[in-house]
Amino acid sequence: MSEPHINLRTFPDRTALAETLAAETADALRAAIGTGNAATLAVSGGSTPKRFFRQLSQAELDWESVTVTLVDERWVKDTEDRSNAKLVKENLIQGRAAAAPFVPLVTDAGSPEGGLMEAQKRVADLPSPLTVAILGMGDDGHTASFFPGGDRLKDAIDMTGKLLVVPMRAPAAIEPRITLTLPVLVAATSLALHIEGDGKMAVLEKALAGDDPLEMPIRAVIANAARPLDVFWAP
Ligand SMILES: O=C1O[C@H](COP(=O)(O)O)[C@@H](O)[C@H](O)[C@H]1O
Repeated sequence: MSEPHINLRTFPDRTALAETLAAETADALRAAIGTGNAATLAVSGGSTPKRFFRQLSQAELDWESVTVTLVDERWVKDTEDRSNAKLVKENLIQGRAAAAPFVPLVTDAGSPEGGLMEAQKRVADLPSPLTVAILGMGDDGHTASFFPGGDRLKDAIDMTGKLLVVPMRAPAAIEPRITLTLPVLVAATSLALHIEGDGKMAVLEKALAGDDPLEMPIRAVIANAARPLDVFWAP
């Protein structure tokens, strides 16, 4: 990577970050709806986004016109604590946002490979491109479910690939996963990375210092984003 292809936005604390990210996400969704289009919001799971979700759920906008989905999911039931869908339903699709339709990536199939066709159809039926996609990042440099050592990582980050979703199994992933692919994510009208804490900043700095996306898959997003990737960070 010759130039750091990011736009780093730092905040004094996590509450300030959540307020700004929620306000800007709501503005982007409102703008899409204002042009007469339906809007699609793809969010991450994990431990970071809860505060942002709660803030965004209070936004005044036409939530019935906002389809919410996930950038990636663990192949577990949506009643399990590891489910990203559970996190979204309990923290984002609440209050004003309760009217938003939610499209899960997990199907009734027993595995992501078995559910692939159905998940692919669900994503193909979403208003496209995604209006807003918010990514997270793990300590190993994974984002979405683009895991180092993932069995389908090359497929997931193939910018010439035609798949919209890819199953993923990786040593660090715990469960089998399903993930939106890189072309779908970087096509989003608005794309941001939301990270918190000094540890995640160190991971980002390491990613910016190298260029192998198989080692740190966040590099694939940074390298292929249509514009410098907005990184929202607070200590
Ligand atoms: O497993 C996942 O991890 C990443 C990062 O999560 P965090 O707990 O470190 O915030 C997340 O972005 C992804 O959606 C999730 O499935």
